[in-house]
Amino acid sequence: YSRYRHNYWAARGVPTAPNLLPLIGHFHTQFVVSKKKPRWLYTDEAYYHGGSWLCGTYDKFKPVLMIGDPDIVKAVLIKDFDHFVDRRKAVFASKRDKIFSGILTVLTGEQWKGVRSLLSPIFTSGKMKGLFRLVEQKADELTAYIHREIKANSKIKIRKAFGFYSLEVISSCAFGMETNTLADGDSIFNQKVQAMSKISTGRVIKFLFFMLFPKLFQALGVNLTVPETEFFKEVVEEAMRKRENQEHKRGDFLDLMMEARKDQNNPNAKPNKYTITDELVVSNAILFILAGFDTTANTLCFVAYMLALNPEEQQRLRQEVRDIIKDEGELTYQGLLGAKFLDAVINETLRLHPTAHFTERQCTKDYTIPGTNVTLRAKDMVMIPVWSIHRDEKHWPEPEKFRPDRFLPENKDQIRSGTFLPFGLGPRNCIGMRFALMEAKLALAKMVLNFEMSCEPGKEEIDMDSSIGLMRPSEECSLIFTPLE
Ligand code: HEM
Repeated sequence: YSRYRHNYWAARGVPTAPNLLPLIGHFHTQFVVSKKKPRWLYTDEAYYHGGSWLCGTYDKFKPVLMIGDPDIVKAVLIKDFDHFVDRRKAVFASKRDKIFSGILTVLTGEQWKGVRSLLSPIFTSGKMKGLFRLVEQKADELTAYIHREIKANSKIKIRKAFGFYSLEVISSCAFGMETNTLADGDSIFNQKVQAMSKISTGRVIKFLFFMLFPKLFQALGVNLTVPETEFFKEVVEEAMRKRENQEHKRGDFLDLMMEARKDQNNPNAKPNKYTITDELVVSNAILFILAGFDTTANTLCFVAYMLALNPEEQQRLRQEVRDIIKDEGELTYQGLLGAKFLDAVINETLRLHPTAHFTERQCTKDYTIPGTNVTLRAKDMVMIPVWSIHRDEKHWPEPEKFRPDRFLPENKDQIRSGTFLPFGLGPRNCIGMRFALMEAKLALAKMVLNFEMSCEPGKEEIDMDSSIGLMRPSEECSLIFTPLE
């Protein structure tokens, strides 16, 4: 039976990825915990096995088509998006998990479209400009935190430092919660977020069972989320109650969502089938923490590491930031946006270390892959191996080298579209991209202005965390921060 079900791709003329196991297919390759051969290397093997074009894999018996060709990637994510609106279906059955059934990442079809169009105006360039000073204040607190820490030891654990910063930024900007994590070195808020995003062995086992026996999980109403979720629910509800009649607006995400909720009662508002309810505001405020905290912190760690490994590029960046300040008197939103080398450094890091090393879509109506006679059925999955595409020599000469210049405006026309997707692509790409970039750029600008970052001798390779989930450096990863005059 297994052999019959795992013949789906071969019957369509698509090569089947190596490491296929009876019954579970390639499921195990996404749960590998190995420093020698992490998950993205299994994906990479499949990518090249399919000639970096198409390769068939199986999640247990579910067919998952890996797409490596940039034109097909663009067709799926952009041009023929209406066949691929959804991600993998997630059902939250228990009472505690219900809060997650309204989050943008898991919504499907028309409901996703409605909620996305309600939330998108929160992330416009104008709104980001309004949040600039709030984020800058946190970047200054990060600088002060590092100055304090290096008095005792110049070696800074970067995941901790950038994790504190990212948490402060997102909790302040998502719902106005001042956690004082950077000032106090820790906070109750930090502990709850850490608990919420911690990948303990128990949680991995639970998650594995959920993936293997989802129906049984639902029938038993087992919780997937941790009790700390309740804490955030209460925090957001309390903040909403307080703000209901408050005149002064902070301009954070909660304010913006509450404003959008009010606007929908305006008879002149653009009609939307979906209304912003209190539950929707609460669940998406929590989502912004989950989606924005670790991703941005990990990206900052990778950029800092790349700059430490490449001191000339670090100096070039420092000079660019100094020039902006010289011209404009201070760091401004426009100045930061116009910093071309800073942008290039972040992009080149995201190319080498995309924290989301793959992305997925579910086919919602039958679809023939352009230029082939391979037809996907509704419910088949499509997987885009971001990490492998980012390191394919065909698209990126000397792919292992850190060369920010690739992303400078004068060289950008050499980048083939569909080959750079750290935030995904198309209508369902990362909604928080603008915010994440502003946050990362501000922190980096302050770091290079205040410190020289260097590697400890003998630690010239990033020690990666091999647990499941996002791609990130290990918790022990440190850099030496030397204060500049
Ligand atoms: C460097 C930081 C970040 C990276 C690398 C990143 C990356 C991604 C990626 C790859 C996706 C999937 C896109 C796709 O499937 O095409 C995604 C989706 C998403 N991200 Fe981010 N992200 C970052 C920061 C943030 C922040 C700060 C927020 C919120 C404040 C956020 C909110 C979201 C949400 C809500 C989605 C789901 C969008 C939808 O389904 O419509 N992300 N992100």
